[in-house]
Amino acid sequence: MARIAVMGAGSIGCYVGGRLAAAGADVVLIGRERLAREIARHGLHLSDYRGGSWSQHPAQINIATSVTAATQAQLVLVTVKSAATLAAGEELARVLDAQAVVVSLQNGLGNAQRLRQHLQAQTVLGGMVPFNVLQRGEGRFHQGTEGELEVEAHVRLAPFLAEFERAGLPLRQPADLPAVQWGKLLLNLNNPINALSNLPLKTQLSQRAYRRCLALAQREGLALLQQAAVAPARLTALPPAWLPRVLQLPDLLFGIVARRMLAIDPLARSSMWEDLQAQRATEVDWINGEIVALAQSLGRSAPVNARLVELMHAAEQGGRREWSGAELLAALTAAL
Ligand SMILES: NC(=O)C1=CN([C@@H]2O[C@H](COP(=O)(O)OP(=O)(O)OC[C@H]3O[C@@H](n4cnc5c(N)ncnc54)[C@H](OP(=O)(O)O)[C@@H]3O)[C@@H](O)[C@H]2O)C=CC1
Ligand SMILES: CC(C)(CO)C(=O)C(=O)O
Repeated sequence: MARIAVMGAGSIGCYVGGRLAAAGADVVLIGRERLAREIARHGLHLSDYRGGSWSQHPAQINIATSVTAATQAQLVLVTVKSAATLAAGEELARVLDAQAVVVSLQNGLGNAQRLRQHLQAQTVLGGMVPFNVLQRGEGRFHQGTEGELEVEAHVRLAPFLAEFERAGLPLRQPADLPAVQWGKLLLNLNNPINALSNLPLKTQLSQRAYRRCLALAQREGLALLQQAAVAPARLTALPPAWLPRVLQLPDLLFGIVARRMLAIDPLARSSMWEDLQAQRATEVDWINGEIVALAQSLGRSAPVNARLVELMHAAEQGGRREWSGAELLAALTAAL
C-alpha cells in the first residue's frame, strides 16, 4: 500500500488525510506540536454536512512533527497556507524520493509552481479544494460545504485514485486546472470580506451589502480575465460571469435564485478569518493580490481588490477587524 504524507496538517490536511486514513490508507500527518498534542489527547473526529462522521483513536493516527516522516511517501499532499509553501517545498526536497508525487491542495494560483522550485526531480501537481473545513477544537474537523477535489490530470496519479474513491473523496482530473483555479479564486475573493465581517459565511453571504462588496471584487476580476483571454471554470450552479449580477439581488430573491450558494454550515468561516483569529499572516496577497497583479500585467488597475488587500493587511497588524456590510461597501466604493 502506498504511503501518503500530508505536509501541513491543519483544517484541510487533517480532514483529507483523516478521511483517507479512516478508509484504510497508510497516512502520516505532518504538523505542528500543538496539533500533535491535540490529537494525542482527543483522537481525530471528522464530520460532514451530509451527516457523515469518522472517528479515530489517538493510537490509530500517525502524526509527526518532522518532515522526516515523509521519507517513504509515494504521495505527498501539501496543505500549508501559501506563505509557507516555499519553506515546505525546501523541507520536502531534503527527504523525498525522486519518484514521489506531490499535490498542492491549496488556494491561489502559483503554489505548485513554488513547490517545483525546490522539488525539481519529483512530479508536482496543482490541485483545488472546493469545500470548507472548520476546525472545532479537540480533534474535530467539519466539512461544511459540498464539492469534489480536483487535481491536474496526470498518469502518475493512477496508483492513488482507488484510495481517494474508497475514502469518499474521489479526485477529479480536469484538463485545464488553471481555469479551475481561476474559478476558485473568484469565489475566494470573498475571503477577506468574510474575515472583515467577523461573521460566519452563511450569515455574511445572506446580507446584500457584503454580497455587493463581493460583486465589485468579482466584476473587477472578471473584466481583467476577459482582457487576458482567460475563461475561469464554472464551479457553482451559475456561470462565473453571472455571479456579480446574482450577488446583488435583494436578500429574499438571492435566497431563492442562489439557494445552493447558501447551503453552508451555519458555523463555517473562511480560512482567512481563521488566520486572522490565529494572528497569522493571511493569504490575501495570493488571492485578491493575484487580481491586482493581473491588472498590473495588463497595464490596468484593480482598485477594489487592492483596497481589500490593504484592509486585510491593516487588520493583520491589529487594525479594524469588524466591518458592517454598509461600511465595507462604502470603503470599496470610495476606492473606485
Ligand atoms: N480551511 C478551508 O476551509 C479551506 C482551505 N483551503 C486552502 O487550503 C490550504 C490549507 O488551508 P488550511 O488547512 O485552512 O490551513 P491551516 O492553517 O489550517 O493548516 C496548515 C497547517 O500547516 C502547518 N504548517 C505550516 N508549515 C508547516 C511545515 N513546514 N511543517 C509542518 N506543518 C506546517 C501550519 O502551522 P502554522 O500555522 O504554525 O504555520 C498549520 O497548522 C490553504 O491554501 C487554504 O487557502 C481551500 C479550501 C478550503
Ligand atoms: C471553501 C472556501 C471558498 C470558503 O470557506 C475557501 O476556499 C476558504 O475558506 O479558503
